[in-house]
Amino acid sequence: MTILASAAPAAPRKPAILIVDDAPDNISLLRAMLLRQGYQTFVATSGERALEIAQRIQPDLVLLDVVMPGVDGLETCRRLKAQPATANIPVIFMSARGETEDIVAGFDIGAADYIPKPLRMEEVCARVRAQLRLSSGNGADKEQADCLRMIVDSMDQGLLIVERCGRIQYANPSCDRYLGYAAEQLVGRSLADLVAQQDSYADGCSAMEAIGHGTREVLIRHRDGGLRAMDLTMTPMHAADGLFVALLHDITHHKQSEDALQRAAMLDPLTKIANRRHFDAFLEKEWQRAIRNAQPLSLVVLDVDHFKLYNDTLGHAAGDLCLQKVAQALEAHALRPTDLAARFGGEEFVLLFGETPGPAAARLAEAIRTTVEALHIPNPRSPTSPYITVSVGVATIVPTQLDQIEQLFLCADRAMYAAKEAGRNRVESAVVGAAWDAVRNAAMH
Ligand SMILES: Nc1nc2c(ncn2[C@@H]2O[C@H](COP(=O)(O)OP(=O)(O)OP(=O)(O)O)[C@@H](O)[C@H]2O)c(=O)[nH]1
Repeated sequence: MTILASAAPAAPRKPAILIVDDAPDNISLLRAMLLRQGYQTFVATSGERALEIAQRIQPDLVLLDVVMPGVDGLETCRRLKAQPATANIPVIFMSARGETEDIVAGFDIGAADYIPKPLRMEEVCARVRAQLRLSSGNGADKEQADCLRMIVDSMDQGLLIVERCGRIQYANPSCDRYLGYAAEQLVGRSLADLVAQQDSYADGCSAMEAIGHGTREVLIRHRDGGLRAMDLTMTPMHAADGLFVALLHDITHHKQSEDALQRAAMLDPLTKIANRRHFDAFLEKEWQRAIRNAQPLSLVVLDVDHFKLYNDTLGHAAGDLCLQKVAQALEAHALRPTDLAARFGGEEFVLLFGETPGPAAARLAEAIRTTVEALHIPNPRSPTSPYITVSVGVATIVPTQLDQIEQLFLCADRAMYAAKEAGRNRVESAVVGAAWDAVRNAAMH
């Protein structure tokens, strides 16, 4: 099969014609005439011989006398058509028997044409030319179809031909990898059954409408029970009304790296706990939820004591390690889905405890403080303790629509600074209502 045209096309091969007749005179006449027309010729004077030659050289056309001793023309034609190697070679019968039933019988066993005897050479020439034109056209169509089939079969993407109602008519071999079913097992199934999370589709037709035209990201239900993220592209086939070409492209790996990137964007690179951006988004959600449910929300602000001294004494790398250990101690206390520990910047950390009243949050803050102290990270020049310690501020609010998140932050910060002022390595708490009033009054006076 020729897929790419070569730079210098070879000269076209002369069509080969096998002449079969038990009368040598007929053969000579036909042969001379066909040679003059530029054809290659082969001859046989019996059906048996014709079958042998046809098998061997596979001519482009057979001119076949009907009435011959031994295997006659009809039987010769039948046998040619029964062999895959010769079945597609066009056969033109030549016969003096011009009865309708003879002609019909000839066509019934696969003849391409029928020329009455005595032969008129110009007519023979015209019929031979017409047959060769026809069969070369068929060959080109078949070659094109084979070529297309080869492309579709070797495609990496899954390709399906689907009816408007979702019924699969054809699936290429790659679909096996994408869906877990061999191509023939997919034929007759509904594409909608293979697309997950489409519960609203009562039947295949509505699913197809929902999938629509163009490219959509879908979850495909693999035969192994797993779900795979894929791009599904549906294109109507212009040449066939009501049919669509569906292309499947696996994007699981792409999704996984996208998810990994998204996760990385939420983490602080040094401590690997949540970063400020993620914390802000989380707090916003919990804030709204606390308003809806009239539940208390507690914010803990934590600052490492005398950390500058630590850095100056032991170096920045040791400082980094220390921050990582403190971060782990914090994260170990953020256990519920409504809790989140984050690095807010520098040596300052925050924790949010959703649905947690002040006293419970203060107990958690105290547990964190003692955990950090118990890490026994030496801070040799600290006037507070020979080890790393933290000062912690806790603020709690039952927020309403009238409150603002900044209030909670201000109060927690103030509580933390109060802890610093009171000697460090301690927890101070505030309930936002009262503490906020104090903040506002101080600002007004
Ligand atoms: N190693 C390290 N140090 C940091 C990092 N971020 C901030 N720092 C240091 O943390 C120190 C914070 O110092 P200060 O804000 O003066 O506070 P402090 O020394 O902890 O004193 P108090 O908070 O009053 O107890 C600074 O020296 C910063 O350079 C970091 O990512 N790694």
